[in-house]
Amino acid sequence: MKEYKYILTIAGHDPSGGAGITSDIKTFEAHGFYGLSVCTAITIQNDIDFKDCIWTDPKVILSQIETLFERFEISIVKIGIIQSWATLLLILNKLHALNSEVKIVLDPIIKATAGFDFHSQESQDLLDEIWEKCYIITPNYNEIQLLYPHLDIEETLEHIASKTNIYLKGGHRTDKKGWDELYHSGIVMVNIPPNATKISEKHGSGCVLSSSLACNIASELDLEDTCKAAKYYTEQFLNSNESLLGTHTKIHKEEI
Ligand SMILES: Nc1ncnc2c1ncn2[C@@H]1O[C@H](COP(=O)(O)OP(=O)(O)OP(=O)(O)O)[C@@H](O)[C@H]1O
Ligand SMILES: Cc1ncc(CO)c(N)n1
Repeated sequence: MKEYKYILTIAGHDPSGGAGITSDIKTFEAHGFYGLSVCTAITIQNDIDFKDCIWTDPKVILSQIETLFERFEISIVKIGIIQSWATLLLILNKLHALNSEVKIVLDPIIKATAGFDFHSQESQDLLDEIWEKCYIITPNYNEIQLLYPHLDIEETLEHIASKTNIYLKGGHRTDKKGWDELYHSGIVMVNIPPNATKISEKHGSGCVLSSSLACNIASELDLEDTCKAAKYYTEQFLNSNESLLGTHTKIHKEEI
């Protein structure tokens, strides 16, 4: 079995530590991996109020990625907020050029729950190329509807699932809150229901889920078990305390 040590996150900085690179690295370390990070944006936010975002120059992002790959063997990358779909494609192309086997978990953040638009809807032609370069994408219920406004959810899922795996997060669902779904190999749908009856909701839960997923992919479980383990970890984290920011608890490889 391939030995993975490092996981890279390419995402924004949230000073509250609930979301973004700080949260990702805490999650990686709790799963026993060494976290590397490239910061795509400095954000001005706390856990309830997103005020602004200052983007990193894409040249700096690419150059930091190259420099990390010169030194570390990186096979799994999580991607969070990125300025535009065009910049995202540049990053994906760079990652594949540096490691043709790289597995990418993309959290396609379009809107912060606390209110801030990251992407406009203009460059949709790029989307198919983007999905094909990712191993799995992790939109929430709002994001999946924003990706292709002219399609309904089923049509959107079917379209994207023909190109990549989708972990659809259900934290914002009004019908079945906390019910997630995995779409893979075309359109096989797997329900991932909540494990706990009561969940203490927290800012940044989506970042924890996608980072845990990246770690579990490194552990080479099958995709359905990978997703179920990430959902379980996220709920443990959400229920770690009743405050808005959670506590990461170290888990051991045998628990994944
Ligand atoms: N009330 C809840 N009950 C069960 N699971 C939940 C609940 N809220 C969030 N989750 C879980 O947390 C994870 C993140 O889901 P969510 O849809 O909130 O993502 P997100 O919108 O990207 O996160 P954020 O709200 O931090 O931006 C999912 O696995 C989801 O099922
Ligand atoms: C930096 C950052 N990434 C992602 C999100 C979405 O939770 C956020 N609020 N902030």
